[in-house]
Amino acid sequence: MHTLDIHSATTDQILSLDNIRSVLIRLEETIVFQLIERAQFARNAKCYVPGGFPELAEREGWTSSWLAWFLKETESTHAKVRRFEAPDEYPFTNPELLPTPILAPVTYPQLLWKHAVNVNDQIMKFYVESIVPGITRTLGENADDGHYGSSAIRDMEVLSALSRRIHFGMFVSESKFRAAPASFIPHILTPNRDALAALITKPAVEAALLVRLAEKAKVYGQDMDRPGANAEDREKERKIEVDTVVRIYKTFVIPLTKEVEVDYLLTRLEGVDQRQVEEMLRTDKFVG
Ligand SMILES: O=C(O)C(=O)C[C@]1(C(=O)O)C=C[C@@H](O)C=C1
Repeated sequence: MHTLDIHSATTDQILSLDNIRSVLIRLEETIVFQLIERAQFARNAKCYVPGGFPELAEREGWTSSWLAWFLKETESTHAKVRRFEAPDEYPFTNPELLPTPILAPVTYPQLLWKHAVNVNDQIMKFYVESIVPGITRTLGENADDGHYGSSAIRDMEVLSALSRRIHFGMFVSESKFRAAPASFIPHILTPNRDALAALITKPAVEAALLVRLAEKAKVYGQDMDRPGANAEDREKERKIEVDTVVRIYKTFVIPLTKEVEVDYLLTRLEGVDQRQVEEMLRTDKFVG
C-alpha cells in the first residue's frame, strides 16, 4: 500500500508498524525514480537563487527563487483540493500564502496527536545544497540547460516524496508510543531527547533499508535500453550513482525522520488528561 488508506482501515490497522513500514518501503521506489528524473537535467543553479529570474519580480512581484514560486503556484492548486488537510501532507509554501480548500473538509480518524512539526525548510535546504549538486554532478557544477520548467517539476516531485517520507516519522512514533506508552512517558515529561531517540532507533531496520535501497538504485539506475549490452556496459551509462542515493538516505533522510519522530513525541502529552497519563504509566497500555 502506497498511500495511507485512512478511509477503509481501522486506526489500529493504519498505525500498525508493518503497515507504516510498507509505505516507507514503497516510497523508496518513488524517491529513487524521482531522483533519476531530476538527474536528467543540469544543475540549473539559478532556479534556486532568490531573484534568479528578474521577470518573476516584474510579472508576479515574486522576489524569492524560481522553485519557491513554482511550489507556491502548484501547492495553491493542491490546497484548493484539500491536499494539506491530509495528516501525511505538508506544504513547502508558507500556509498563509495558500488558499483555503474549495472542497468540504474530510473527516479523518484521529491518527496523530496535534502537533506543529514541519521540517520542509530543512528538506529544501539539503535538497538545494546537497542533493541537486550530487545527482547532477556529471554534467558539471555550472551546467545550465535552460530546462527550468522541467527541472522545477522534477524538483517538486522529489521534494514532495521526501517530505511525505520524512513526515511519516510521526506515524512511526505514534505507533511506537501506543505499543509501549510507559517507556516513553517519563522521557516525554523530563523532557529527554536523547532517551527518546534511543527508544525509537532500530539499527537492524536501518541497515536492512540501506542494503535494499542500494539494490533498488543499482537496478533502476541501469541503462536497460542498449540491446546486447553486457552488465559492465550498462554500468557506464548509469542514470544515478548507487552511493549518492545511499548517502542521501544515510546522512539525511533517516536522521531527519528520527528528528521528526522525536519532535512529535516531545509534545505528545500536551493536553492529555493527567489521569490517562497515569493509567498508561501504570498499565503500559495505550489509553486514547
Ligand atoms: O522503521 C522504524 O522503526 C523507523 O523508525 C523508521 C526509520 C527510518 O527512517 O527508516 C528510522 C529510525 C529507525 O532506526 C529505523 C528506521
